Amino acid sequence: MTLLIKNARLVDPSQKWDGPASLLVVDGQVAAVGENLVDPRIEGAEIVDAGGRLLVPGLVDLHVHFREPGQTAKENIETGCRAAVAGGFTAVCAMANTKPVNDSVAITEMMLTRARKAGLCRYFPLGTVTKGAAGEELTDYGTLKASGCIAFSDDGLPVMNAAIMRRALEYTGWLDMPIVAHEEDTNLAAKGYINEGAVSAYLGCLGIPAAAEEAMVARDIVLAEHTGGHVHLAHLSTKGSLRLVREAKARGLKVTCEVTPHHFALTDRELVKFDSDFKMNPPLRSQADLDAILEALADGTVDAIATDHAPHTWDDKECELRDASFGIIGLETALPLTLELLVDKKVITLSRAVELLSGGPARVFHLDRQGLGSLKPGSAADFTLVDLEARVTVDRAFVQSRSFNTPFKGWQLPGKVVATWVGGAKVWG
Ligand SMILES: NC(=O)N[C@@H](CC(=O)O)C(=O)O
Ligand SMILES: [Zn+2]
Ligand SMILES: [Zn+2]
Repeated sequence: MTLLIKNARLVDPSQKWDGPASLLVVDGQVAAVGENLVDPRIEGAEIVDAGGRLLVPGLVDLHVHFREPGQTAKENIETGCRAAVAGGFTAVCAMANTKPVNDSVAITEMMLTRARKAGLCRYFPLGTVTKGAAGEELTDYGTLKASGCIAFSDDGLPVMNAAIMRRALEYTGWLDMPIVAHEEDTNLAAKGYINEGAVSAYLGCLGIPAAAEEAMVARDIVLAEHTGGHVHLAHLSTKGSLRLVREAKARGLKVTCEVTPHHFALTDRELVKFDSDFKMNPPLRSQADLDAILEALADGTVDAIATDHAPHTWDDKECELRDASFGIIGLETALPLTLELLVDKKVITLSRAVELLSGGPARVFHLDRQGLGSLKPGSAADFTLVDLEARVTVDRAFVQSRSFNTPFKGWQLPGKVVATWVGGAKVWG
């Protein structure tokens, strides 16, 4: 099968490319890239005219919750993968806090089978760090790796026992795999459900202090240093966390991190409406935290933008703020929010935005070794065509996810995903 995408504006940081290009795909791989491609294999190829629109390496999301098995009223693997490709993502890494959690080969294989059947994006499961995500006994990392897990996380919960985290980082370090840490000291966070600060005091809501995250970030940087393991810090939300990561990276430690679009888009001031679509973990923080996230996105401290796509049903959310589930969907709004709030506002360049959504995350979980996150010849033919002139409206029809728990309802944003290809096959558009 041969496909030629011609007349595109290719932005591929891995080739330092931002300009006109054509892309030739043969048998699911990028065969050639060039401005004026001359190649005998173009003869007889299917031709797609990109009309000058933006072509980028397929987006890679390190952090989604697809709820299968166990909570498929919120999302299942197929609806989650459809939301992914609609949002321009060609690869997703699925958290293990399903019901039951993914701590076994059987569940990993079941997930991979479902994802293969959906036939939409690439799907990479994480296994838990501890059995049952109970924080006590390590899972069998080697066996889970062999069955297809690409990283380990108890996400949703922290690993509170430092001795367990130490062993986990030692063993996964030997396997060259990352531990993804949800950093929240549960004693400090206690029963908090929004950011601790002026807003929580004003509203009379119990707060989660920044220190609940930062104390654990500091601990795990220390443990990564002493074990040689790789800790990937999920959904960082505070100024202090990013300062700790910046220092750790300057010292050459194996520490990587991600931030979410909602943490660079919104602050805890939104909570004055008591709308549970603004409730997530970690919580929306202060303006100073948001500013620090923007700085860290620009200066290279952040490795990836990840969605933490966390679908919940209407029932899970339609109750008192205190009782509502934590989390929001994010796959379809991530790219438009990045374009609007980071690129159009000149916090970062378009090329850096693509890096944060594709090549950066691919490297964190070593998916670059499978040819993801780049459109260099020899890479996987995973790419996304985006109309930067068109705007989208975040309404129910726009969202493919089974859930609609988003704080961005009604927002109009730039960047319509026109089409998405995975392995040279069109899966969206
Ligand atoms: N982020 C959230 O608010 N919720 C996530 C869990 C998590 O990512 O910690 C979920 O599974 O719903
Ligand atoms: Zn988490
Ligand atoms: Zn999560």
